[in-house]
Amino acid sequence: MASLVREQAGAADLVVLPELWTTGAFAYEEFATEAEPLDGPTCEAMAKAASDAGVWLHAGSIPERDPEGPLYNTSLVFSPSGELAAAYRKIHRFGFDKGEAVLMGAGEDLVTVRLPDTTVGLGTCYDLRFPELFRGLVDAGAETFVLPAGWPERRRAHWTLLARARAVENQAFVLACGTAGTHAGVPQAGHSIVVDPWGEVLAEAGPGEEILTVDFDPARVAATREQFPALKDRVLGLDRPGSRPRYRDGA
Ligand SMILES: O=C(O)CCC(=O)C(=O)O
Repeated sequence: MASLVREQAGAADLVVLPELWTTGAFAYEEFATEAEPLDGPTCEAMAKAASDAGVWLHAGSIPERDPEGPLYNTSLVFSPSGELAAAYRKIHRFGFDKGEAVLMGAGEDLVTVRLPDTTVGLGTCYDLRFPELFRGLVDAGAETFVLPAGWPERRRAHWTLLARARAVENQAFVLACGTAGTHAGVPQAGHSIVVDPWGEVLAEAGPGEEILTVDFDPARVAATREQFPALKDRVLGLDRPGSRPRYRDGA
């Protein structure tokens, strides 16, 4: 993975990797054996790859070992000088009564990170189904969402639909990077996708392994929000305690 990142030197400003690529999102038995702290060998290698390539690197997620707590599914962002600029512990754990939902702890913090031209809000895979997370990230200043995933092929229609929905409703870019191949018997969707703040798909990968390259202008977020200021018409914003909904029965 580090050599793939290095190949982007001079070609990309930001490189994005998928979810749990050191194990596969469905290789449950490997979470504990492969988990590492945030100063472990994978983070070290990714920090070095980012600085060697001189790129911002969203290094996807890894199983994180917190010496004082449970495992977490943690997404990592490194600056071009190799600093860990952000770590986001996945809030919505997938699996219902098995897998990640029982093997990992839930993150509690919404995380944004300022890149030179855009503020990035972080989400991971299953998070894509929870619009309130992305609204919260918008309230924290996010203009671009970066979301690594290990999304199963059988629900690929949801992947595309939800990526576009999160882009349209928040007038933000969505950069969603999915794993390809088959992990622990679960065929993966691939189809990494980049959606613009109007909901149009700027680029989409195929089902297999691929490097998807896209040029986008982060200034389009402000322009879209100004030209079609729907976000200003929010009424039930959780950021405005006085405007919480009142629930009542019937007429
Ligand atoms: O929501 C889905 O359909 C897939 C989620 C998932 O695979 C994950 O979060 O690892």
